[in-house]
Amino acid sequence: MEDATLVRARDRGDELGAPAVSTATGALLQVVAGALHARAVVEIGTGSGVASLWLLRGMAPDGVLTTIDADVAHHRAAKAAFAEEGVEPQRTRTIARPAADVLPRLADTAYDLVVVTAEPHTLAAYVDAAVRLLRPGGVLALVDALQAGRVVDPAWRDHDTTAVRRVLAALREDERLAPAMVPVGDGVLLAVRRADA
Ligand SMILES: C[S@@+](CC[C@H](N)C(=O)[O-])C[C@H]1O[C@@H](n2cnc3c(N)ncnc32)[C@H](O)[C@@H]1O
Repeated sequence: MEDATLVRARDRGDELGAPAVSTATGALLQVVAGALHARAVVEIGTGSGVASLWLLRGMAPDGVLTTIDADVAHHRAAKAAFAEEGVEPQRTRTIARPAADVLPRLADTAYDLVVVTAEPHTLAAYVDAAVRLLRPGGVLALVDALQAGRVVDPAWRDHDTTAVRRVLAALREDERLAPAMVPVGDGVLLAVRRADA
């Protein structure tokens, strides 16, 4: 169940063509952020800020969310949601650039949680950079990782589905990570960065 602030943010996302994470996915992200007592989180794909709000609600009260989206109009919508929520300005850092440009400029091993909600065909370009940002024990979350079940159905061979399959296979092989697929929403791949990696 979402409150009025989340519902309004979701409506703005629909108007902008930036569909928000499902309510169940948002709740999962809040739990992960809370369990990590996250103080530094990166989100790729701000959209209208629905997942951002869930994350901020779970994070430590002084935690900072760095949220990246290539589209300035989406950032405007998210900022409206943050204002409505009463989020203190120092708790969010919004960056209006493509993720592949921004991630190399962020500090290595400095983040508790990296959440990716951008479109699947863009994933491969920055997943490796995203993993590099995680501290040992930090978590990577790939939202919509099952693509409505297409990823596990071999009949689907389109570009997006194949790209996501390749990314998931690479994450399974990555010795720095311990991954698990959570069947919430359209699938959320969670992967913890091993303490010895
Ligand atoms: C599905 S929407 C995100 C929904 C949002 N997380 C929410 O819950 O409200 C995907 C967003 O990713 C952004 N995006 C797509 N590719 C990107 C990229 N390569 N770098 C940065 N942002 C990107 C789009 O502009 C869009 O706003």
